[in-house]
Amino acid sequence: MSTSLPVNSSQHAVPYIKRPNTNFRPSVWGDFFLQYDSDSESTEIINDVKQQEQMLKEVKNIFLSFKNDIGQQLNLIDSLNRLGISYHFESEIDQVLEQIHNNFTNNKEIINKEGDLHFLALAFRLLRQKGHHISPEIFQKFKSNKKNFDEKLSKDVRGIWSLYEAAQLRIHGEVILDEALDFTYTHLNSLIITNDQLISPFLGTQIRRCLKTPLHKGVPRLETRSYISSLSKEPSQNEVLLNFAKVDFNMMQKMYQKEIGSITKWWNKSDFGTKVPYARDRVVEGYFWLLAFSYEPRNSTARKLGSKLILCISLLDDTYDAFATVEELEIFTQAIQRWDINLIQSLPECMKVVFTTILELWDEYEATILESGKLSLLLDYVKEDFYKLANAYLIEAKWCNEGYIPTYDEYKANGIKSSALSMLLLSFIGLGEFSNKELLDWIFSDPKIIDATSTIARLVDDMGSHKFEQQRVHVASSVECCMKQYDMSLQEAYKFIFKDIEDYWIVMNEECLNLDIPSPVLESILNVARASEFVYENFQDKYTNGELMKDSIDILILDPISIEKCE
Ligand SMILES: CC(C)=CCC/C(C)=C/COP(=O)(O)OP(=O)(O)O
Repeated sequence: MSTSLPVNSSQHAVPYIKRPNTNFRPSVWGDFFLQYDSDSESTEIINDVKQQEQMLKEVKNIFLSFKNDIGQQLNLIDSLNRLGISYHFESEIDQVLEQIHNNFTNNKEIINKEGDLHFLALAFRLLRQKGHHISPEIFQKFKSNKKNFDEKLSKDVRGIWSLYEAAQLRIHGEVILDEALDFTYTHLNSLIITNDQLISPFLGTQIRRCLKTPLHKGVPRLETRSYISSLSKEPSQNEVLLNFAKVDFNMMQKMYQKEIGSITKWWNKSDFGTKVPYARDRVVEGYFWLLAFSYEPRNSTARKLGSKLILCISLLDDTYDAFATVEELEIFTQAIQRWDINLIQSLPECMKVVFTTILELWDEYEATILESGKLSLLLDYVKEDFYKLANAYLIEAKWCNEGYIPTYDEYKANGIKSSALSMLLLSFIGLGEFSNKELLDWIFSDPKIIDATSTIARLVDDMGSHKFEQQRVHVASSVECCMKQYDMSLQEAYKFIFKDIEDYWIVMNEECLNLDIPSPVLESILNVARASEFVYENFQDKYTNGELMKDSIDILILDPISIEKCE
């Protein structure tokens, strides 16, 4: 950005600053969701709740009727998870998995006698997901001559599908699961390529999907929508479960519509389009991130405030990346550190608007915390996180200004902070039901698992937005840093970074097993990486280019699932 003295005739010398042209497209959604902004519950929703309560009882009865059959219990839990209704049965599921884990530890016979591949792989995955220790050596018996997985297993399609999904939860050093992943990927892929008779249309859809995005790495709501649709086409499904899942999904859509309605109203009131014209208008795309963190009704307040926070972060990001000079940013960053808007009197009006928006949002956090009885410590941490974020953005702006390309590791260390995800998680979890001082202190201490999920977000973001961002002046991303440090071509750098991302997934798996943190909290942390993988898949940026996310918003939030007939 260049600064020069004015050529105009005004009395005071106003520096003329040539600012970059951001060229972001307008919002795909505009005011569309405003129609859903309302505080009242419609009679339609009240009737839905009544219908849902009746169905809930019926599903609980299914649970009870499966009490003596571990296989049936495991399949039921898997279905509840995939159908997106397991949050209604948390204590029942925890109890059953606890019992199954005890059974596995005390009675090794189950593994040797009863365990076919699907049964063991499913048990392994569901137990690990809940943090239970279970050794992958249970899969030894599926190897011929103790070396390679038995080729005959390739006929057991359901079994290798389950093993493929289970192996996604592997940790470092679990060689048998690395082998399982290679083996199952190769066989599932060839079944799809050859359109093998062994697979039903339903199984074919599931396998195609998981080869692209394994269940462990998928955004839960997107997985659920897809699973309900393909199960609806199957003749032999459990009608009670499926109908309950459909009613529940449709009810939640109405809640999400209202949530976006209220966020759109807040965004419009501030008139950012006029006052901060260089910034992205991405209300719905921002909301998507929070919906990915957690789709459950109990997190509605955290989702709404988190969405406003993400939109503030987006305004801030565009101010640092695409508007202000380094000199202006130094002043702005200091003002954020001191939390004092009076320090930016000399800066352009739009920067004052951004600062005011942050201060007002912080006030809204304060009011919510007072009302809900949550810890006010969250307010101090959010304030400090804003400074950490602004400082990370400033470092990037300086690198960009100096044309400096840091090492890959130096870049990643700063990129964890500039991803802003630790702050978003802090806000989200801090407003959630598990919030307490210990948990907030832990999140604020940069734990390994949050660093890993933030790094995945940073790396996939860089690959997704790399081409677009390099069209304007932009800090070197992890891609350029990697190319420079290791003297690599673009393709080699992509390969290197993909491998690095895979390694961070394994770190997250390890941490999930080591940490004593409530599993919904760990799920939200994993969901950050899942959302990032989705938003930036195929080297695209669906946040900035909202039209790429439109179909997903339609199926998640707008189009109800038909209850009556096959989809
Ligand atoms: C998930 C979050 C925090 C979303 C908020 C909006 C945002 C900053 C998106 C990333 O944009 P970008 O790709 O331009 O970011 P960067 O400039 O950091 O690469």
